[in-house]
Amino acid sequence: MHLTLENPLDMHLHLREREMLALVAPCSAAQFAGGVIMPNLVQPVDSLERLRAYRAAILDACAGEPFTPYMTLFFRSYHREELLAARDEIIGLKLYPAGITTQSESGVRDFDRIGDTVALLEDLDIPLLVHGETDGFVMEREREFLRVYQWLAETFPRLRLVMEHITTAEAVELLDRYDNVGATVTLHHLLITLDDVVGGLLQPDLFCKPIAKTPRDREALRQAVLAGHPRLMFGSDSAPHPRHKKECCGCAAGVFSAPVLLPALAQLFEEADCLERLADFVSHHARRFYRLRPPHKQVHLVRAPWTVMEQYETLRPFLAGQTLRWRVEKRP
Ligand SMILES: NC(=O)N[C@@H](CC(=O)O)C(=O)O
Ligand SMILES: [Zn+2]
Ligand SMILES: [Zn+2]
Repeated sequence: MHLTLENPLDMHLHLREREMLALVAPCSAAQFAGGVIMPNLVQPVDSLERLRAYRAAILDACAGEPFTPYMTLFFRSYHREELLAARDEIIGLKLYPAGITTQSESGVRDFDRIGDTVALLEDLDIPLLVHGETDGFVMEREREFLRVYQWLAETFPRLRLVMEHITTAEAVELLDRYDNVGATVTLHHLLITLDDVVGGLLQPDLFCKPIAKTPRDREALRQAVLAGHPRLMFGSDSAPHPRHKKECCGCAAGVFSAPVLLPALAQLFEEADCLERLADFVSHHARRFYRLRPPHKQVHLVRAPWTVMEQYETLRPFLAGQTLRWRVEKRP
């Protein structure tokens, strides 16, 4: 059995730089027509100059495989002229609360001071993508942040706002209260709960921000995604860290899921008996919300068992060693 996806998109992706970029970009380019590229490099991507250089490096790393990098600028205070100049080259601005996740130290410290820049985004119709967590208790960070999303959605009703990598039932509920709000959901948050991370032997590969939540939260995410909620978009948040940064004291946050995304998603949708909705989740919803017209690209899956590699160079992928029912078919 075969499955052909037209223009699958990964709406939240970390590709890093240099050797790591060269290593991971082909995994995404083999499965997706494009992806939203996160700007949290060691030196954040917060200028048009840096963004152009990064974009060129990404295209280079894809080595001829067609892949559209939808670039984001790291949120800071911007002038109208800067945003006007960048508008045609970005898909949005990415906001991180300071220090809340990997390489976010130069993020926002005072949310009372972001209004001017957000008003410009609304006016210029540039989407705002947000890592929505407070610095509260780790299991409550996303729920606590929902009041910020609410404030943004109500104060800037024409702003297109994306809640990145949502993990809670309450975030799913919030989505239904505002037409201008969308959200990305990762593969791993559809598959695991906190139990998988810390319930047995500690699994550093599964440690990420936001941390995986309860079975009830996972169920709410699954139900909304599998029912085809039109403003839920697939965003892997594939976030590679070398094994020596994962398997050590002070494990870095991030799940490297890029090699397994479409096979594992196909399996999940098939098990829920709604394989026909996969294309909506991995492409149509994002195309509609962001008004994208990616260059045409088909990705083919075949229903044949495939065992995920234990190791991918310096990385250990999500679902390492597990056998999946689908694999990506390479066609010349
Ligand atoms: N998700 C993560 O745990 N880590 C991401 C950052 C992020 O998306 O928050 C990373 O860049 O490593
Ligand atoms: Zn994040
Ligand atoms: Zn991320």
